[in-house]
Amino acid sequence: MGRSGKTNDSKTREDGNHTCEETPEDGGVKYYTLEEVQTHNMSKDAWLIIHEKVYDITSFLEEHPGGEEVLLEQAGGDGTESFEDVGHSTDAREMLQQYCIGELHMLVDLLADSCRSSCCHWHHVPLLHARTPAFLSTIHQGLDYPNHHSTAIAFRVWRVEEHSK
Ligand code: HEM
Repeated sequence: MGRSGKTNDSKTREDGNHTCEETPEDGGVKYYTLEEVQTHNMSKDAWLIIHEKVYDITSFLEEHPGGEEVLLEQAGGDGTESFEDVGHSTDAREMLQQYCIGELHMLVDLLADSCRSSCCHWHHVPLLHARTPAFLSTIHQGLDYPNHHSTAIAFRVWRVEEHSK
């Protein structure tokens, strides 16, 4: 799985409009389970998930132009929908970065059913751990198949807890 190293080369990783500095000193991204994030749900310790990234917003609660209350309602959970519903500005999206502490731990099932019988070797690796959308896009780009085979490949992504129920 040598291709996975590619996203770790740079200090800042891009994922659509959202960036996340790699905070841990070993240079890797820190992954958190949903269960762990859920324990940070109070005003003195508030984490928030937005687009699979984890933010420690404790110090931001009082500064939030939309008020502390709305953030606390989402603390310990996934605020993606609420965040997007409000239609936050570019400035707000840039502010996110300074509070990013890592990413949500995901399980990824690589589905390659439609080319299983032909050339595709990826079905030998059905389950990958701790992969992120950024990583998915890396392996998707790295697939050496003709386009018609690439499009037959789908990814199924679960949060760890949902998958293990
Ligand atoms: C860390 C995450 C967040 C950041 C950095 C953030 C930042 C901001 C900023 C800078 C504004 C001013 C308007 C703008 O520039 O868009 C704003 C407004 C607002 N935010 Fe957030 N926000 C966050 C999360 C949320 C969440 C999860 C909710 C909803 C549950 C929310 C609800 C609102 C509302 C309702 C306003 C409008 C306030 C008004 O117009 O009076 N925000 N936010």
